Amino acid sequence: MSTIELQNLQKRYDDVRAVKGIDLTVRDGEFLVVVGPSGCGKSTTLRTIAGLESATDGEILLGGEVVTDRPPKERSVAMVFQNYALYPHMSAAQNMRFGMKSVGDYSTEEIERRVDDAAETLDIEDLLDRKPEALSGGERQRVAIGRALVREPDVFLLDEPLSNLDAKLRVQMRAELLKLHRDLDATTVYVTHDQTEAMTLGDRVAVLNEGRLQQVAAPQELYDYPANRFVAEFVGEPAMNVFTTGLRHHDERVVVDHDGFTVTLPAADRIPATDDEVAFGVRPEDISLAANCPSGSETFTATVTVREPLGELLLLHCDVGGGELRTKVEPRSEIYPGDTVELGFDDDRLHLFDIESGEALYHSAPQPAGTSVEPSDAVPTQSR
Ligand SMILES: Nc1ncnc2c1ncn2[C@@H]1O[C@H](COP(=O)(O)OP(=O)(O)OP(=O)(O)O)[C@@H](O)[C@H]1O
Repeated sequence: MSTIELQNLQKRYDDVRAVKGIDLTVRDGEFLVVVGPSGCGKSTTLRTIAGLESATDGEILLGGEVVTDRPPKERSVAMVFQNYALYPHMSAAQNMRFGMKSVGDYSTEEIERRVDDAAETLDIEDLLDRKPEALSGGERQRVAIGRALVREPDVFLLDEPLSNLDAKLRVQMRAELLKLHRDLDATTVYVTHDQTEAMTLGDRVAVLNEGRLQQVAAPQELYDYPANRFVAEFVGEPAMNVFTTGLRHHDERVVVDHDGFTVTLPAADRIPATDDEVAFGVRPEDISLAANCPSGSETFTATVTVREPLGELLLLHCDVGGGELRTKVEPRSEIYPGDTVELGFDDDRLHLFDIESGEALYHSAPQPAGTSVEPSDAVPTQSR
């Protein structure tokens, strides 16, 4: 069993509160991605799990055992760093062997067996005699992963391991990391600031902001049912459109009222009583040209300001009632800046957030049972 449990984990550097109380359980064999903007505390959290930083408060449990005060070599974890941290004067094989020597006494045969196994798994057998300077970025990354693999740890911790690779290699290495995880089945925590990487790699994704956990959920759930406005705008490319709008209650109906559009929300009975002002959110792909909307839909007019052909789709930036709206349309649409377009929202994919706290108030798609955030995994609203 190699679960990781963080209980009210806190880390302070002098007057900087880098991690402000994280409660999180990573399940045995799970690939959990921690994602968030620069400086939100991702690396600090990871380094604290590894024992490279001491926790200011809270507990860390590995496999059910409290390890908070144990040194790194007494925790069965291996870490892969963003800059690979390979020793330049050592060959790839020596670097990998060194990974084992630092954690205990192993026979030469055992060390060689593990280095050979890891080299085969990572397809770097031919590179073992080379020094890091004679390896490409991708090859160095494999050696760094190999150095972690040879330790056969219960837990892998990876800190932005792909960020120094070019875009194409990143996509390739992403797939390889997934295969590796499938083969090893080791509990893995992977830190990145790249939300695409988070969505493609994670069994679950933990979104961190300003040292606090915002939501932990499977990638699609995070995308469809963001717990708050921060998650809604952080996950998804381009970001969700969010407008400050009025909310009018008419008999049984609830209507979002903006200078540029009005929209009647479905399932009005699920909308909590709230202030008259809310943040209304809709993703770019959930806005269509009126011609493609079901007949009878509410539509509105917008003026195109920027046209971005992205190959598989055309991204339009539009002005609507003084606000900016982004929408994805058919790639070959003959629509240009200055044109006016008639648009409509997909009723099933609308979101409301509290204007003050940012907390999600309503998603027009009903949330399937059993998919909500585990209470122990996220910060309670009132303490955020
Ligand atoms: N050794 C340190 N001494 C003082 N402050 C630190 C130290 N390490 C990190 N911090 C601060 O703690 C906060 C969290 O840093 P951390 O490196 O964990 O963020 P991050 O989310 O990993 O960011 P990035 O994506 O830029 O690497 C930041 O404000 C950072 O400046």
